Amino acid sequence: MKLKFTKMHGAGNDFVVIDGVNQHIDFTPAQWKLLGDRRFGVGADQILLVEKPTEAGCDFRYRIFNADGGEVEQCGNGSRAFVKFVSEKGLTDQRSITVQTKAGVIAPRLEADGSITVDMGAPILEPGRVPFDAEGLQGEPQGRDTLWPLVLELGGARESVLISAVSMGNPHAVQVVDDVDAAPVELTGPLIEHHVRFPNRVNAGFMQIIDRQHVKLRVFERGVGETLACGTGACAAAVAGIRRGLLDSPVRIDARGGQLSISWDGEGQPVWLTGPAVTVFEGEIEI
Ligand SMILES: N[C@@H](CCC[C@H](N)C(=O)O)C(=O)O
Repeated sequence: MKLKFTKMHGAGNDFVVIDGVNQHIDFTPAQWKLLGDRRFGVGADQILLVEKPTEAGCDFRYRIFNADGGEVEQCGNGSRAFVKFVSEKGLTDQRSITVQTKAGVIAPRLEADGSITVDMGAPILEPGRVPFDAEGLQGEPQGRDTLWPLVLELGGARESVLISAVSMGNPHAVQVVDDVDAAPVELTGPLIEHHVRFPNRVNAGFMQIIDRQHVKLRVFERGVGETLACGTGACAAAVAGIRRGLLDSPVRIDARGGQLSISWDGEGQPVWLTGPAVTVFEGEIEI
């Protein structure tokens, strides 16, 4: 079939976005992977599918596929691209929409200045629900209840890193580093992603604290590798920092591809994500 798509990005986290309301889409993991392939396909960190909702009270259903072809629960930067897409394509005239995801309902809103704010829902902080293998943890949680030692095998040597396990519907392991530009993201990112403690794998965040309301962040994303920005990673980092008493809301997050802003009023409260969404081009591919 000839598939129409839109290429978009949010702070450099890039997406192929597909209208599944007006086209019938039922791809295999290999086809999703091909769309994400930068050499043989279109190329993207995630492929986003817009569908009619199956849940009452929602305007749309939002499905997310990583570049490796696997379907995942949530994508924060993608949710901003999503609301811009449905507005530009005339699929809705509402500026605020409710969106069904694998991880629950989120509520993105298109602001008058073109920026987009998303209610990403409340973070999940209990390790057993992250998903995180709480049974197999080595040692006790240190400090606040989300901080855990994680032992990595590095070329025969063992290194312990302290991570905060935070779920934004999808799993994140966030660590604080002194210098994010020098952090071994490419080396330890894959080890953390595939660590035995994370049965569903995990997104690995590396956060440098600049001051109490400003951090620099890099994320090695599950199913992708390092991306230029990760929206749920930014939410998880801000939540982890606030919980550890290192940060105050709102937090400015500098990612390599752009700036995001996160607000969170504490346990049980939703996390608010604000940032850009950009349409790059329209295309068509035989698939
Ligand atoms: N880039 C995303 C996160 C996409 C999903 C993630 N790689 C996962 O596997 O959970 C974002 O902006 O949140």
